[in-house]
Amino acid sequence: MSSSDTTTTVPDTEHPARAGAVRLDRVTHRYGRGGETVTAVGPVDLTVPAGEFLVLVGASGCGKSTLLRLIAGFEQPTHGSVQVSGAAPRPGGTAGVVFQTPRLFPWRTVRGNIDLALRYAGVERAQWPLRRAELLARVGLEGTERRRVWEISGGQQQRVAIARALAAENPLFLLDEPFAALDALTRERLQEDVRRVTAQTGRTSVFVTHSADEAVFLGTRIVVLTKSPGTVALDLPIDLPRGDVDAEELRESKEFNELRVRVAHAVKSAAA
Ligand SMILES: Nc1ncnc2c1ncn2[C@@H]1O[C@H](COP(=O)(O)OP(=O)(O)OP(=O)(O)O)[C@@H](O)[C@H]1O
Repeated sequence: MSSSDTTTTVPDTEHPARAGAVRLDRVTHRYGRGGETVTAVGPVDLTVPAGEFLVLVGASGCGKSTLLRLIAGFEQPTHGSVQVSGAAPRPGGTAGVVFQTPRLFPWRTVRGNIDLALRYAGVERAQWPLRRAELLARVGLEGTERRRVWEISGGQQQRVAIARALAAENPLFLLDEPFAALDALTRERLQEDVRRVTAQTGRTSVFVTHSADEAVFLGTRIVVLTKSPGTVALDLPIDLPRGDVDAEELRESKEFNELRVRVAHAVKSAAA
């Protein structure tokens, strides 16, 4: 993030990241050619306004990762169109992406991994120390710059991956089950970090998970997909309090738990 980023939540319409709107028109994706094809997802129509935190939930194999890959520009739709900020997405250029495993360079330090991302993002070298410090502070990793990747925990590695994905100033943040491999407590802490960071930066986010609990905690909107090939089974706005909220209180609230049960039921019946 640049030093001009604020640490307060601002309305979407006033934030420079508003360019991150996503639009899927009748999108279908099929893998393979000839007789050996798999229709992975679709048809899906979806509009994600700038600043929204959309969570995609659904049974294993319903096409969640495929949808995310289409939005990132890693795959081209077989039918229909995908637009990010009004144009076709460019792989590596449109969105910061966080995967299930951190995919860091293991022989580099934390600092080396972040600096590489800043270099790819085209940030001038003179700005790296400040930008690096800002990024690491955002994910609670101050003081770890000189540590090697193998010397930090799995949760810390995923924090580095999040900081790296935020290094480029693109307005879209895509996360594909980023906490699935972490223990419950680390997972909750990282959910809190992501909730805070996205509120602070105003980026549009699309997050894939199997967990109704995670979806309700993070999303401003949840889309549940049917079983494969996934189509939209439920499109649910979430209006739980955001900003400076007590995470424990939120997780224990009646509203949170009603939504969690509702989403869990929807996922189950959409998979049937
Ligand atoms: N590269 C590929 N080549 C062929 N088929 C694929 C490929 N990637 C995914 N598929 C198939 O497409 C379908 C959707 O897969 P996808 O990974 O998008 O689902 P998912 O909902 O993310 O699953 P999970 O929750 O298990 O990660 C599945 O049937 C899968 O086997």
